[in-house]
Amino acid sequence: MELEKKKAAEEAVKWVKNGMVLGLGTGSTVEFMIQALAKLVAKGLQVVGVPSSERTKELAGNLGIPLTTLDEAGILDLNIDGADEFDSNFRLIKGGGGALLREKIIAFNSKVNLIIADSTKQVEKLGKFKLPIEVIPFAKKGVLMKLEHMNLHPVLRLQSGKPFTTDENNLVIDVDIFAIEDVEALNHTLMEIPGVVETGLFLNLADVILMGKDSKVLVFENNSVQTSFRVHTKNT
Ligand SMILES: O=C[C@H](O)[C@H](O)[C@H](O)COP(=O)(O)O
Repeated sequence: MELEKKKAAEEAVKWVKNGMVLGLGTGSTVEFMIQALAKLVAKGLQVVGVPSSERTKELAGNLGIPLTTLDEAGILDLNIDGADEFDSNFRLIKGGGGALLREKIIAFNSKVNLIIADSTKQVEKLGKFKLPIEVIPFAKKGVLMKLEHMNLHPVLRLQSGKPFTTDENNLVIDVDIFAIEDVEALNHTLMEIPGVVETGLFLNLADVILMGKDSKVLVFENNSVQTSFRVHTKNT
C-alpha cells in the first residue's frame, strides 16, 4: 500500500501551480506528498502551505516548505489531504490520526479539495473504519452515554494508556457506524450533541480523489454532489 500512497501523492503535486496557497493535510499519504512538494519547492516552486496539524507543520517546516496560518491565508487555492475511507458518493471518513477538526476547517475554506489514498480506502459502504468524533473533555461522560444509547459502541481513544488529545486539546471517541444507512442524518444528530466539536464524516467536501492502484493512479472527479464517479486511468 505504501507504493500506492506514494503514487497518488506524486500525482497530487502535479496539481500545484506557482503562487498557490495550499492546505496541507495529515497522515502517512500526505507525508509522501509533502516530500514530493518539498522537492519542487527546492527547485524554485513558490507556494505557501497551511498545515492541518502540528505533525504536518513540523514535517513541512523541516523540509523547507513556507508555512502560514489560516487567518493569514484566508481562502486556500488547493487542499491536499488523505482519507481513512471513501465511498462512491465522495463521502469520507477521516481522523484516524486525530487531525479531523483542523482538517475539516481547512477543507471548508479551500477552493478545491484533492484527496489522496491507496486502494484499501475505497469502500462500498462507509464504516469498517471507526468514525472519530472530537469531543470537549468536559463533555466526555455525557457524550459517551449518548453514543452508547445510539448503539454506536463508543470507545474513548487512548494513547500509551492515557486519553489521546488532539492539537486542540480535545478527546476523540471512535464509534461504529457500519449499520447506519443515512450518514448525513447521523452526522446531523452527532453535531447536535453538546460537547461534540466535529465528526470525521467529510460530506460534500471532496472534489477529486486520486487513488493509487498498483502502479497506476485512478482519478475520481466529483462534478456534482452525490453523482457517481467519472474515472480516468493515468499511467504514472
Ligand atoms: O487524522 C488523520 C487524517 O484524517 C488522515 O488523513 C487519515 O487518517 C488518513 O491517513 P493515512 O494517509 O495515514 O492513511
